[in-house]
Amino acid sequence: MSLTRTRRLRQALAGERALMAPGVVDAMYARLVAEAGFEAMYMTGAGTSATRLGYPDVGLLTMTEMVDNATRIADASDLPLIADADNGFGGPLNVRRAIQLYERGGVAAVHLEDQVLPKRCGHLSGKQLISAEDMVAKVKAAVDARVDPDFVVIARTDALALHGRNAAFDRAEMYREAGADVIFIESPLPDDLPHIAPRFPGIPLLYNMATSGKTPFLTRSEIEALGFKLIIYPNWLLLSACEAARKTLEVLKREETIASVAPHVMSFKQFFDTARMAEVQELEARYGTPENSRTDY
Ligand SMILES: C[C@](O)(C(=O)O)[C@H](CC(=O)O)C(=O)O
Repeated sequence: MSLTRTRRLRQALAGERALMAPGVVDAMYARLVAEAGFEAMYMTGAGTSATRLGYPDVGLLTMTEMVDNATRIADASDLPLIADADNGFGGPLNVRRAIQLYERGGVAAVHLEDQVLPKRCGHLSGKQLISAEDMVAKVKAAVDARVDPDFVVIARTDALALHGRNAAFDRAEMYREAGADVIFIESPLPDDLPHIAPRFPGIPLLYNMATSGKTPFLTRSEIEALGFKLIIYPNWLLLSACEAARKTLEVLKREETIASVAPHVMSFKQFFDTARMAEVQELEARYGTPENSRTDY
């Protein structure tokens, strides 16, 4: 029997190399990441907010909307999914329920942050924090709520940008003591990076390769050398797709035909291949769908 997703994630976090988790916002991106041969993926809250609501990451999505999105993504591949759980959507009891639902939804790990409600993207200004003690209670609630002991609880602190390195590190240490499995120091600048791993021996660290440009665009090997074990790439796929869509729209508006775009987009066949047409065809054959009404392309 193959290992559970949570076990595979645990093993990867204990391995030599840093695990790369491209950010996704829906099931189709999950298919693409799996096809591309990655070993994990990440559900970005910022990207989920943009695609589900058309609004930035300012805490507008509810817990059930986030869980619903994560569940669809988890269903679309067998890869461990690390999901954004924002600030846990309330107090420790809200965290407890959120963890239960994320875990039942097939998610392998979540990150929780110490921001007030409503939160905002960690790379924006205007963030505010809850007390370290209140966050410790949430981390404990998360750890207690999981059923599978391999489910990974990632504690994120947003203190660095607001109160500096010492405050961020002190908070992270408290969250580690509260039982967090992975530490996520949000929004480090280049000068901060060499100080993080020496301060947190023995616990995997997350590197957020965000698109803001504040945290440098290092290679996997460079990030490993700094002591990080998990790299998330939150919005890169979505931004690639949005840019491509914008260009397509410009051409369509100008040329009033799609002809010159057509050769440059994913083919109709590839699109359905990625969406697992083969699986649909197999199922149709197995359940005796008459030949002339089976799906084909
Ligand atoms: C990691 C993050 O929470 C996300 O929602 O993906 C964001 C990423 C981003 O907005 O680029 C963050 O707050 O860093």
